[in-house]
Amino acid sequence: MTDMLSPDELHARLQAIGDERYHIHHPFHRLLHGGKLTKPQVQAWALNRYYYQASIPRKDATVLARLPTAELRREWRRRLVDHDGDGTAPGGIERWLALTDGLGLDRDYVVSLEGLLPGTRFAVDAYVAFVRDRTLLEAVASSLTEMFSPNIISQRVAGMLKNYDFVSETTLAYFTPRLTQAPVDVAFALDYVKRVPRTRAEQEQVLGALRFKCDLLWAQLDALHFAYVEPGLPPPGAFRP
Ligand SMILES: O=C(O)c1cc(C(=O)O)c2c(n1)C(=O)C(=O)c1cc(C(=O)O)[nH]c1-2
Repeated sequence: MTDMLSPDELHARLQAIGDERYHIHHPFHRLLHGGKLTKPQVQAWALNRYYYQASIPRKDATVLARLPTAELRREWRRRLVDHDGDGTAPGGIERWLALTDGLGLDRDYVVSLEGLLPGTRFAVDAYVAFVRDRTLLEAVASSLTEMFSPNIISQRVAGMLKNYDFVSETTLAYFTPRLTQAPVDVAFALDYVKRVPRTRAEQEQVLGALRFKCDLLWAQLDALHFAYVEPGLPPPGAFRP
């Protein structure tokens, strides 16, 4: 195989993958922040994305269990607290439910996952399976979409506040801490994927993991778009506005 990439070259390739494939380019994202969706369509987005939120700590617990040293586990367990809370301060899952509440969705219904799109379920479950079944390097690398999340979050929050009267800074409060938490996550993961690979093939695994992760975020918005925008065919059992 060809030569190893320098850390800067690897970083540039990761950035290029995000520039091309991150879900910031998905038509559904543009409709969402552009104010082009109805309230029921925004409800469908929040309901489905709840499953991503609820599964992130399952994913991180899976990675955590595979990390070989106390130092690495200490670093990774912060992610679990970010999403699950610590019993006193609410975590990301709880804050996401404040959004679904604010959109008028029944909490028990959201948490039951009954109305979930199959496409959401398959994409999210694929993330948890990926970090379980692939190398640890790939598992860590798959979190690197967070390099691009502050950008999409800023765009989404600003657009939604401007364009919808049914959301507020309070209901969108989930996103505020992510703007500072994501760069902390990324600093560690990026350093890890630059430091650990010993071969070009391993570096290619890192790039492949990021592509996979971009694809699973994309697939979630595809499922929403197909079911609730165009052609607008929610599968049997899925949330119906
Ligand atoms: O709002 C978004 O578009 C977005 C994207 C991503 C991402 O890129 O995976 C995450 C989040 N949000 C997020 O809130 C979050 O907690 C998160 C954790 C992770 C991860 O892979 O560990 N990604 C993301």
